Amino acid sequence: MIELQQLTKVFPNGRGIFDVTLTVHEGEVFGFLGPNGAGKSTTIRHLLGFLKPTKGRAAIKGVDCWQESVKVQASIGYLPGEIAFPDGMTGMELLDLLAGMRRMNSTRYRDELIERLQLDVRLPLRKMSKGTKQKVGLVAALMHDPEVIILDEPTSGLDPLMQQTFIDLIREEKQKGKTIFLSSHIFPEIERTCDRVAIMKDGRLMAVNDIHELQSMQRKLFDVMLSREEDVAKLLASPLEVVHHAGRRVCIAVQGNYDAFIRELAQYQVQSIDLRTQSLEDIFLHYYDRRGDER
Ligand SMILES: Nc1ncnc2c1ncn2[C@@H]1O[C@H](COP(=O)(O)OP(=O)(O)OP(=O)(O)O)[C@@H](O)[C@H]1O
Repeated sequence: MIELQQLTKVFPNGRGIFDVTLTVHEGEVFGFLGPNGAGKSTTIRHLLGFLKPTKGRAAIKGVDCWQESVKVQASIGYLPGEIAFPDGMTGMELLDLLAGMRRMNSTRYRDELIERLQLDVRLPLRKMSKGTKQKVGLVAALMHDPEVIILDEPTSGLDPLMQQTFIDLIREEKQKGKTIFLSSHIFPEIERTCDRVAIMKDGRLMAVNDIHELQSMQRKLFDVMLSREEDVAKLLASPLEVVHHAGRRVCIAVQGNYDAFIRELAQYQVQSIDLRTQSLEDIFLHYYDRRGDER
């Protein structure tokens, strides 16, 4: 559905994106991750046909994003990273204008979105907070029911409650079979919405992973407090992976094999157990660092 082939943009300062190749399938929610300056927005701007690639190509549904940008733009929903709204209009006036330009027959879904995001569309755009403007942008990106939705940092400026509403909306769009490409640097939001994630660093694609694959790489860390001092040495000598220990507290990492962990612990007097789950962000960053070392 979305195809990037060796997409490269070199800005005069030598920065940009380099040889980005990836495919987003129909009905997939695809997360595009990376720190500031990694190249997320530059990649997205190519999808909209705003930038001409130095090399390679971007296509949506087989249509070249640069050569047929008008056709591409008409068929997708897009939320820019930084929204520059025209002055002197209310939110509703802007949404009406966009609905007219898109020749929308029904405003039912638009009105539902306004309601769910608790958006006061009567406010003049220039008086809106960043979060409120972001909501207007989200409504504009989704209201015409596009097949492909591209969102650049969609939850920036939204409060936690609205971030949850946003996650619900994305899940519903996925249910409807939409293809969604969203950039973010907020890992939990990606984890809760995406099927696959790509990570960018310094303009290059570092990895593309299935979210479940990442989750299966997740280790659980158990902080075990033993009752007896003399058990510590025995536990340290066991086949379990001890991450660190201090006094009677031993931290054990478990990846998948819980049986062995439970059987081993059954031999000790345990005072308490605390569980810490390694975040996906840690896994990714770990991966990232390793890859960084290799380069
Ligand atoms: N028009 C431009 N001219 C020169 N350099 C640019 C231009 N646009 C982006 N860059 C550079 O290209 C690199 C990628 O920037 P980009 O905005 O795509 O990153 P990003 O991952 O979206 O980060 P952010 O979240 O900060 O927007 C950065 O080094 C940036 O400084």
